[in-house]
Amino acid sequence: MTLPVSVQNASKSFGDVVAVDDVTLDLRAGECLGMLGPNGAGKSTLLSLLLGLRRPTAGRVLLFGGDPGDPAFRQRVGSTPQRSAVPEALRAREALEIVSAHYVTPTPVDDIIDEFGLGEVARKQCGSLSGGWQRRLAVAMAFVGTPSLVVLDEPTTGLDVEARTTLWDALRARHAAGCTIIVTSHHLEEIEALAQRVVVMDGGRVLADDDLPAVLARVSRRRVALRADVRQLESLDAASDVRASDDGRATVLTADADAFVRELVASGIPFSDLAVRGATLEEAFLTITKGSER
Ligand SMILES: Nc1ncnc2c1ncn2[C@@H]1O[C@H](COP(=O)(O)OP(=O)(O)OP(=O)(O)O)[C@@H](O)[C@H]1O
Repeated sequence: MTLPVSVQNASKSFGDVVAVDDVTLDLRAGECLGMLGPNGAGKSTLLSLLLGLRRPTAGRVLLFGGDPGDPAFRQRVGSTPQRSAVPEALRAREALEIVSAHYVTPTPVDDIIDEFGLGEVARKQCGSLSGGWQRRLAVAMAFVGTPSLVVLDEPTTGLDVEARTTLWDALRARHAAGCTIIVTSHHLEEIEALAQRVVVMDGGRVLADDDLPAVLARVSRRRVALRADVRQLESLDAASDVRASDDGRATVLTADADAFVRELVASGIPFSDLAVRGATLEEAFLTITKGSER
């Protein structure tokens, strides 16, 4: 069966900057792939290669077995750009209708409005909508053509919790109906909510490509701050990264804060002022990035 996406040793440079560096990646029909990585990791550039917006400097990218720039293949793909670009003077419904006219088998606009919870803004001009509503509309536009592959670059950036949940539900329903999805995000919880497979990128390269539980098992998801001797903390098995903070405390990244605290207490290392919080995405993926450097 033809793969929706096949990236074969693809690279893309902008002058001296290698934005995508020898990436190989196949996406099977019906997968939901989450793509994570810090700013500048190369995610958007890779997506632009898949969408035929840019050509690789080296290697090959195939969309449904053909050239991503070919309109016949692009009919089967929906995408939302990172920055919302909706026509300001049109009403939301009109904007959806215009997009719909470009496709051979569009989903009825009324269905899209229901699916993405756009009823209350359908008659409003796009330019008058808040950033969050514009974002929802832009994501809905990606689905108007009844695509078999959808590429979403940070779909819920700027959305409140309720809007994000509505959007996640809609994406999960499309995925359950057979749509293949690629989604990038800066939020680990977004990838957890949507994806079964996760690719972690940094420096243009793929550092991890595995199913969600396997990738989560490799990342340090909690950050523990405490006053203690940094060298002594480094000897603990549950501490994957230990640093001295500017405020005189030590910061420990760990996959399991409970296990770390148990080990710390059992070790007898003196400590005080301990606080635990979720790691940021960049912190969480330090573990994988450091592993690749080694
Ligand atoms: N048009 C361009 N011209 C020059 N350099 C570029 C261009 N587009 C991207 N880059 C560079 O390529 C690298 C990868 O950028 P890219 O936007 O693909 O990363 P990203 O992972 O999508 O980041 P973010 O999460 O911030 O969107 C960065 O160093 C960026 O500065």
